[in-house]
Amino acid sequence: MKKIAVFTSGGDSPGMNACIRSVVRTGIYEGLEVYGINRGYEGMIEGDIKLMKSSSVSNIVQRGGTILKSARSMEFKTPEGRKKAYDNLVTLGIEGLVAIGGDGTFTGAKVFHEEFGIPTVGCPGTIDNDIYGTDYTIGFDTAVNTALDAIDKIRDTAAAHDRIFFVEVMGRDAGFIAIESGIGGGAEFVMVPETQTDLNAVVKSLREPKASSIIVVAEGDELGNAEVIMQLVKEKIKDDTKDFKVTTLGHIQRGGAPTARDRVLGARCGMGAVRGLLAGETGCMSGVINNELVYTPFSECIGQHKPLHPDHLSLLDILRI
Ligand SMILES: Nc1ncnc2c1ncn2[C@@H]1O[C@H](COP(=O)(O)OP(=O)(O)OP(=O)(O)O)[C@@H](O)[C@H]1O
Ligand SMILES: O=P(O)(O)OC[C@H]1O[C@](O)(CO)[C@@H](O)[C@@H]1O
Repeated sequence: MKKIAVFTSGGDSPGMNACIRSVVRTGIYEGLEVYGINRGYEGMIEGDIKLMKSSSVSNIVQRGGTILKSARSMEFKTPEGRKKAYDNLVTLGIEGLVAIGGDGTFTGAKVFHEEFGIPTVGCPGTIDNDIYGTDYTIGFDTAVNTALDAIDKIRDTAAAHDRIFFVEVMGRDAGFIAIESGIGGGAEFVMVPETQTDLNAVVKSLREPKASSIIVVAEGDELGNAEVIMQLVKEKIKDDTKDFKVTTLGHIQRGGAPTARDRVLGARCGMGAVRGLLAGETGCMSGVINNELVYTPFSECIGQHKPLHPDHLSLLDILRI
């Protein structure tokens, strides 16, 4: 193998740049030419691909976002789009791919790999932490700490004005950001898609003689977003003296300088992806479990739901007493 290419796809996440840097420099270290594909599968289809040098990835490790840009590509979901992408890779002589992204990215990579057989290894880049085959995803730690910082600040106003705040955090199908920022921020309640939300329990806790409360809601909660849940609680509680507020944290969770953990995880997974390709690994993701680099087939990464840790769920009940 002489030429490989790297791309980022799906939602950007802090630490993706550290991962790209590691892929490029590991590739060069191992004697490969490394190409960067702009805007994920979209750029692969359009042939927006350039040769990268070591200096191409200088001064990026501390930056959020992704220097290769990202996109959600509808055309790659069609066989015609994927054929165009394959033809562009063949023209450049690219023999291996590193795909940095989330479960959608790996679903696309799996289909592409099955159709054209080009060796592919993934790196888990998403803030949601919802990928099976790695303890943490690249960007999760930064996102949790950003959410936690916001919760701490919101608590100041909640306490000063005796208000009940519903804070919505990201997590399309997963409650990892909600549960860790909720435990860390001392939330009175945390609502996640993985468990059935008990509105009566929420109402009961708010009737207790507690002046202010923080309720963290994962955007993907089965009852709805924070605004919907706030209305449901308000209707049930029927107490005009309570002052309810909703804060949606949104994309601030995806931006900013990555934490040390995300930079190191990104670098490690990137190195693992290149070394994996050279060792014949393909159709799999390079992740870290119990502090060891491991390769997990894409089919398992996307086919299995990573559960919340039972200790974290227990803590939600214990710590709010
Ligand atoms: N079934 C599929 N077939 C082909 N390509 C796919 C498929 N599913 C997803 N993709 C490609 O992968 C891209 C990224 O997927 P998606 O938008 O779901 O983000 P993601 O990788 O899950 O990241 P995040 O978790 O941060 O949102 C899609 O825009 C699409 O181009
Ligand atoms: O930036 P977009 O495309 O609106 O995507 C938002 C989604 O991406 C994520 O940040 C990562 O999957 C989710 O938590 C969120 O629902």
